[in-house]
Amino acid sequence: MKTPSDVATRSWRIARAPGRLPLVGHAPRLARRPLEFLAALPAAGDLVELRLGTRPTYLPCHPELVQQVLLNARVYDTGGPVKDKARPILGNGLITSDWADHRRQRRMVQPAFHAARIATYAEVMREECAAHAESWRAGRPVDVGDAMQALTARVTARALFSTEMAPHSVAEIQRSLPVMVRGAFRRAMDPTGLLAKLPLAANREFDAALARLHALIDTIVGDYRRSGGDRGDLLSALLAARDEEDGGAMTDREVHDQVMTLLLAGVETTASALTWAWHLLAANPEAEARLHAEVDEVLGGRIPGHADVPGLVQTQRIFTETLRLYPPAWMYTRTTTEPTELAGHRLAAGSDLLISPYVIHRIPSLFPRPEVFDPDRWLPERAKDVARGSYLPFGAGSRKCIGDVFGMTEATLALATIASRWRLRPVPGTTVSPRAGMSLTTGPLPMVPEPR
Ligand code: HEM
Repeated sequence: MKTPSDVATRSWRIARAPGRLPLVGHAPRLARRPLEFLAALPAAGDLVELRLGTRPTYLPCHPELVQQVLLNARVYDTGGPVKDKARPILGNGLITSDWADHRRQRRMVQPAFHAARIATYAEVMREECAAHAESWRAGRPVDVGDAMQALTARVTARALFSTEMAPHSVAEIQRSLPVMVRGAFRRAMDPTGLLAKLPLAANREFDAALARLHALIDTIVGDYRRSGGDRGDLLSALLAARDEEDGGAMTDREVHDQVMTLLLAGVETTASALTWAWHLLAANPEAEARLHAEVDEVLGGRIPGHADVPGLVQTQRIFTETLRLYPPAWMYTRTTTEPTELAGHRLAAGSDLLISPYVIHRIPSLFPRPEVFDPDRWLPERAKDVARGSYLPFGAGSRKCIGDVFGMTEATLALATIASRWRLRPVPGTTVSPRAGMSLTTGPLPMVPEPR
């Protein structure tokens, strides 16, 4: 990656977003058409100020400024209204914990994602991808979004819990997690906080799904504590973790919150990106043909496993480019813990920042012809020209996605396994436009599997 050389000397462009309304500020525009609204702002400035209600909120539109925010987690901590609403749902896990606690938590959770353990989880991925590819019937349409969501829910649940309860827990997670994710997003986006209190069917469903997930996790954590031992899964690694500073283990509550966090963070993100990948491949026959050529050559009809991942370079470039165009975590937030300066502009303590990979990934000076799906951008000789801090699907700094390798491995195996056997054709008349929810999704995407 290239380091911008003009940083020290550059004079930053500070701008105010157009179209601010009294009292509500830009909140209605952000709620109505978030992607269009935000993606237009880099043309206005390197740091753009908006108001959500009366709160000053900033969108850094230059990779160097994004780096300054993400690499200084003490000053630019998680927080703000979105995280406040997530805490009652997720408890105090990696996503919601503040800076000081996050450091300890991250040290404790990291071993669960070491390379040797990913190799074990990859065995689950391999089985589930193969079973999925097996379950489709030629000519019978599948909703690709639902299929990818089911796949990643099963993979994550089985990687977490390799217990005898696996079939029951996998089914419960498949049932309850989407309801929980939808409800959590609705709440996060409601500036009044009133929506959650209304006697609506959606709220009752959300409360019930959340209660079922909490009960399931409690039961499994209890079982593991009683039986002890390392089953090679994520939960065993969380229970075995010891803090290198004080030797302490996580409490049941802490383990519970991490499990809930991993479910929320790991399932829909990977599923949304995989769904986009199938859509993009169908629309780009050349990239699809190269994918088919690679899987035929590298696998020769075998079902891929962990050892095949490094050789599936074209498959990985396709997924990397998909994450550029449609990053599932299209926006995340930070809040300043003290007064600070960004781009020479004074930010008060308690200022909110929006970090949007979607916005940064579509700036033409960073990615020429940004709308074009071009996996070759990621050929080594071209990737070196991508400016540092401009490719952010997994974030950066101490809060960078802990599941990045897990997600990349899972997606590579899913694409390769399914593409070895099937070509997915769009159902005529289907139109796709990005939906910015908890993840960036395609909406309903029926496609027809054709045998290859
Ligand atoms: C393509 C798939 C994925 C994408 C695009 C993605 C994206 C992200 C991003 C952008 C962040 C940072 C958010 C921030 O800075 O506020 C993040 C954090 C996180 N992700 Fe992922 N993620 C993916 C897959 C996964 C998977 C598979 C897991 C777990 C199995 C996971 C678990 C987490 C956790 C626990 C965090 C919080 C990390 C921390 O704060 O220390 N993610 N993810």
